[in-house]
This record gives sequence, C-alpha cells and structure tokens, in this order.
Amino acid sequence: MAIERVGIVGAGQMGNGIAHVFAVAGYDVLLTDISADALAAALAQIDRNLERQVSRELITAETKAQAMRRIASTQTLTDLGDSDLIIEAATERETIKAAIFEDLLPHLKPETILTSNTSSISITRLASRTDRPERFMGFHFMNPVPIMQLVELIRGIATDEPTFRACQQVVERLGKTSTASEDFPGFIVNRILMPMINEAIYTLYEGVGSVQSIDTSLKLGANHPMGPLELADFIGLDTCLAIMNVLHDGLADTKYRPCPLLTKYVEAGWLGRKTQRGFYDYRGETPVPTR
Ligand SMILES: CC(=O)CC(=O)SCCNC(=O)CCNC(=O)[C@H](O)C(C)(C)COP(=O)(O)OP(=O)(O)OC[C@H]1O[C@@H](n2cnc3c(N)ncnc32)[C@H](O)[C@@H]1OP(=O)(O)O
Ligand SMILES: NC(=O)C1=CN([C@@H]2O[C@H](COP(=O)(O)OP(=O)(O)OC[C@H]3O[C@@H](n4cnc5c(N)ncnc54)[C@H](OP(=O)(O)O)[C@@H]3O)[C@@H](O)[C@H]2O)C=CC1
Repeated sequence: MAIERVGIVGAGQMGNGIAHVFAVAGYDVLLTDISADALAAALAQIDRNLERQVSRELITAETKAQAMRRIASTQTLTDLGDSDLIIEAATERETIKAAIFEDLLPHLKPETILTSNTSSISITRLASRTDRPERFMGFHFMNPVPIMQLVELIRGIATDEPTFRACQQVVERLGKTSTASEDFPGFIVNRILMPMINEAIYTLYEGVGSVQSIDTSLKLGANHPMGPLELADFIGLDTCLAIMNVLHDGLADTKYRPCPLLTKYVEAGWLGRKTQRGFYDYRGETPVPTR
C-alpha cells in the first residue's frame, strides 16, 4: 500500500517535529492533540522552524508554503481514520498510548500501519492490544526531529516484513537513516543514553560536581554537543524518568534505578525547557542552574 496520508497523535515537541519533516517530504499530515493550545503552539513552532530553514537556504520559501498547506490539525482523534500510517507521539505513559490505539482502531482502514514514537515502552505489548500486531511497530525519531538524522525502527514480536520495509522506505523518503532494534526496554539509543543522563544526575545528587561543571566536563571533555543535564532538560525530565522506570522495571537490574533527584524535579513540575525550569531556569535571558 502506498503511504501518502499520515496521522500524528500528540502535538508536543516530537509531534510538531514529525509533522514538519513529513510535510517537507510531501506527505499529507493530520496532527491531533487533546489540547487546542498544544495544536496552536505546534503549528506556530513548525512555522518558525521552517522559516529558520528558509533563512539558512536549506529549503525555499515555496517548499515552506507547500509544507504548511499539507499540515491540518484536529482535536478529534477519529478524524485520523483515513490515514495510511499512524505515528503516535503522545506523552510517555503506556495507559495513554494504549487508550489512543483502542479509540482509533474502529475508525481505521484494515491496511493502515500503526506505529509509536515511544522512547522505551514495549512495542510487542502495545501491539498485542490492537487488532493488527503484524502491522504495528516502533518508529522512534530523535529530538530535534528536523535536525537529527536517525530513526530507530523497532519490530514487535509479530511485526511482519512488509510493514518493516514500508517504514524503512518512509524513513528514506524523509531523507533520514534508520537502524533496526529489537524490542527490549529503551531499544538501542535510550538503553545507552538514558543511564548516562541518570548517572550525571547522581553525580550532581552526590555533590561530585555542580550543574555547570558536569555539563562543561562532558561538552569539553567528551565533545558532546550538549551537557547531560542540559540534554535532560531538552528531552523533558518527565520523559527521562519514564524511560528510567521502564529500564528498571523491564530489565530488573538496580543499575537502572532512577536518581531520587530526578524524581524530585518531576514531582515539583520542573520538567525542563517545556516548563521553563529543570536543572536550569530558562525564564531569564540566559539559562541559570537551579542548584
Ligand atoms: C529521548 C529519546 O527518546 C531520544 C532522543 O531524542 S535523545 C536526544 C537526541 N538529541 C541530542 O542528543 C541533541 C544534542 N544536541 C545537539 O545535537 C545540538 O545541541 C542541537 C542540534 C540541538 C543544537 O545545536 P547548536 O549548534 O547548539 O545550536 P544551533 O547552531 O542554534 O543549531 C544547530 C542547528 O539545529 C537547529 N535547531 C536547533 N534547535 C532546534 C529545534 N528545537 N528544532 C529544530 N531545529 C533546531 C538550528 O536551526 C540549526 O540548524 P542548521 O544547522 O541547519 O542551521
Ligand atoms: N522528548 C524527546 O526528546 C523524545 C520523546 N520521544 C517520545 O515521544 C513522545 C512524545 O514526547 P514529547 O513530544 O517530548 O512530549 P510532550 O510532553 O512535549 O508532548 C506530548 C503531547 O501529547 C499530548 N497528549 C497527551 N495525551 C494525549 C492523548 N490522549 N491524545 C492526544 N495527545 C495527547 C500532550 O498534551 P497535554 O500536554 O495537554 O497532556 C502533549 O501535547 C513520548 O512517547 C516520548 O517518549 C521520542 C524521542 C525523543
């Protein structure tokens, strides 16, 4: 089946980036979210990011205009019924994701491929609660989506080969590179990246270094583009904690225990850039460490 219409669920930082890259690649995109504010903010963010690409002569003004025309938005999930491919990019909570697929299923064509952008949750388990586990897989973009080259493709235990190949071809049309990962907690990128971020938080918690010395050490000492605490704020501390919990529960090894300081920040509602406070305070002109 040719994939032309793509339905994206969740218009947060990942949903808006995913809509952006699909529209530039010529797909028709329908973006949905439970929040009207999130949809409005996503469309404004896509406009700004496309404009930045125009000003850097990466795309033309006409490509930007066409891409904006290809993106529609709706608060009604079932409007996505006509999609050839669904990419679920809502909050990293299994109950939310399972409910989205359950509500969507009766409205979909039988051949529609279902995917989740989850950072860590079992694809096999999400798939098993749908009517089409063979046409269900993980489609994991990296943040920021318009910039990062990688998409991790994750087969659930039942995913069939035509579905995997169809998603590989979509990644090629987006101009990105895919890697294949088996369906184990955190897949490849977050199995490796998130324990490093969690360890950086322990390093802060135990007083080994300050926020600034930890981030500077990894930026200048290991050539990382962002320090681990800055990156945690960028990803979202709620998402980081959710991923650590999936690694801890799924792999049953204490080496994955989430740092209590990470839990405390999330309990405070300090989720990083998206709430303007996390390891840094973003409310002023330049970010300032919060401890
Ligand atoms: C949690 C998961 O499940 C998986 C994940 O995603 S893990 C997170 C993976 N991502 C990373 O590790 C990102 C690490 N950070 C970086 O690579 C860089 O800091 C960065 C690309 C984000 C910004 O780079 P920078 O050099 O500091 O900033 P800047 O020069 O302003 O931007 C570089 C480019 O990124 C673009 N950019 C920056 N932030 C952006 C954003 N939020 N959205 C879209 N584009 C963005 C800029 O327009 C610029 O584009 P060009 O190079 O085409 O001109
Ligand atoms: N942040 C990152 O770096 C990366 C995240 N991911 C994954 O992508 C997904 C989204 O993450 P991210 O964009 O950062 O999160 P955000 O918090 O930025 O966005 C999530 C969006 O989903 C919305 N939402 C919640 N419930 C529903 C629902 N039932 N139906 C529709 N929309 C809903 C939220 O609305 P509201 O705010 O009103 O609740 C919010 O707008 C997660 O699975 C995450 O693990 C993958 C790669 C990288």
